[in-house]
Amino acid sequence: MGPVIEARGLTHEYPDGTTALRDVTVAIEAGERVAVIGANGSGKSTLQLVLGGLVEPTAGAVEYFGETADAEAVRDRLGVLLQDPDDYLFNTTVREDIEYGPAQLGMSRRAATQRVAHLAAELGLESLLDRPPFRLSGGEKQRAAVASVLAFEPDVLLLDEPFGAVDAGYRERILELVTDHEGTVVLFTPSVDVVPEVVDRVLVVGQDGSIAADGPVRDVLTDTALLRENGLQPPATVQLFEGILDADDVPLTVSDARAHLLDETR
Ligand SMILES: Nc1ncnc2c1ncn2[C@@H]1O[C@H](COP(=O)(O)OP(=O)(O)OP(=O)(O)O)[C@@H](O)[C@H]1O
Repeated sequence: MGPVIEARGLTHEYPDGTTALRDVTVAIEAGERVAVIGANGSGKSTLQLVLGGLVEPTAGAVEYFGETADAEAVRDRLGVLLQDPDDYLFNTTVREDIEYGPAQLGMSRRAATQRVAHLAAELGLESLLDRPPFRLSGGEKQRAAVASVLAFEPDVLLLDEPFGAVDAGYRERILELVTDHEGTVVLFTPSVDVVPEVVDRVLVVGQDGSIAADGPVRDVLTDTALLRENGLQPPATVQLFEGILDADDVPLTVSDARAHLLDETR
């Protein structure tokens, strides 16, 4: 199996002259879990829009599934969650929003109903299904938007900051749903907190819109100088153990840090 998304030499300049992406070449392989991290304004959302086929780059090209450069031809295989949940919620009720994708894909009524019920239960949306989406709180809207993207089980998820507005409990649920997704996941986020829990590989977008690093999650997240040069904070556990443990042993998550400390005190 080749890459599900292969981008070559992507440069994007907005009409006002802002260069948001600079010569980005990247291949995302089938089944990979990748995080794209970078400071505010580095170009993550622009990269997501270009990889998702929603914005035409000023230079360079994207190929999908080794088959086509036309994102519309594979629209039903790409689950693109944009930063603003309002972009997904346009039907009369939350239920219709979540059913929209499955209905478009011709999923049977029964399967679609089951899928909506499962996601609503996981994301605490059951009592909100008959509400108009504009009458939801920020976190509720985000949960509904995540449900509507997961509902049609796309091969590739391109998720821009899906945890932003949700509380810690729902962040865990979304993390589990993303982890359970059978396919490729690309997560765009300005915060490295949840990254080691969901991905194997990390791309760093530098402040000039170029790719500043691309490597295994441990290599990138323990390179504190690289992260800081690119306007990012290392994970809290890496900061805590910086200079105390070797990069190979630094815990990347709180649960690993706790296990390490328990070991030490035993
Ligand atoms: N429509 C637009 N017109 C002009 N410039 C834009 C537009 N959208 C984004 N930009 C600029 O392009 C650059 C990259 O923006 P982008 O939204 O891709 O960054 P980001 O990494 O997603 O940021 P954040 O973490 O704040 O979401 C920034 O300098 C931004 O100001």
